Amino acid sequence: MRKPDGKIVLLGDMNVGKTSLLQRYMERRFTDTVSTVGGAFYLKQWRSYNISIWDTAGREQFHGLGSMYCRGAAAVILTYDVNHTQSLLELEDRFLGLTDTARADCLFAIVGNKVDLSEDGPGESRQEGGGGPGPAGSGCAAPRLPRQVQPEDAVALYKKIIKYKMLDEKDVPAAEQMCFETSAKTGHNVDLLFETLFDMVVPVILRQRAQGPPQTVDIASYRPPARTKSGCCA
Ligand SMILES: Nc1nc2c(ncn2[C@@H]2O[C@H](COP(=O)(O)OP(=O)(O)OP(=O)(O)O)[C@@H](O)[C@H]2O)c(=O)[nH]1
Ligand SMILES: [Mg+2]
Repeated sequence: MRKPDGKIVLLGDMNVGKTSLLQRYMERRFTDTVSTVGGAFYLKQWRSYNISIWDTAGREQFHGLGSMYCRGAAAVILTYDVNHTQSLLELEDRFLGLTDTARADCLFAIVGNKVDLSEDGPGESRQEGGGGPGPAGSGCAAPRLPRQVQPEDAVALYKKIIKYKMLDEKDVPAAEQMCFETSAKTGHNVDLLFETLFDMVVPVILRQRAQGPPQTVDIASYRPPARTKSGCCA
């Protein structure tokens, strides 16, 4: 398998729909999911580049793994549920710190998922909807609810992230470009989210190449140094 050229990581609280978003994009369907254990990735070829997209577990017990998955990431997708305020707050309190291991020029997208459940959410279009067995194909629409998180709340978080990373607003993409509202169920904005990020990640890959090999250990090719007889004690 060719080594990925760049890495994108999905972070966010449990149940916000990270796995569903990735499945919707990669497998073009919405099916029942089980809560993720650890992490898993898909490889996407975009132009001539291989991009790995990592799905992580939102459950507290796997929290420690998050910063490992973010190591060297070119982009992080911070995901929340538009109908659940706490899931947005958790992004700042619990997940942002995990991105310290990402590249210094890492891009951040903020994604409010499950807009299909909001009263003001987009309708299910024929092109976006369906997608095989499971909840999306069942034909029963869940009752819509007043949304709890407004788009401005996501923009405010994006601005806080820029401050946290000590970046200048003029050096990073505008908040309006990086805040998305999606539905993994209907497919609303899912292609737009991933493909916008792929296009933005390509220049990061090119910069990375120009800077030389990454400062990380390639476990596949790593051989521990041979031990000498007296090598075990200092
Ligand atoms: N209505 C609706 N339900 C969704 C959407 N996305 C995900 N779900 C449902 O929300 C639940 C959780 O989705 P997952 O994709 O497993 O969530 P997750 O963020 O991967 O959760 P963890 O793996 O535990 O971190 C599942 O029952 C999904 O079917 C969406 O856009 N709309
Ligand atoms: Mg999951």
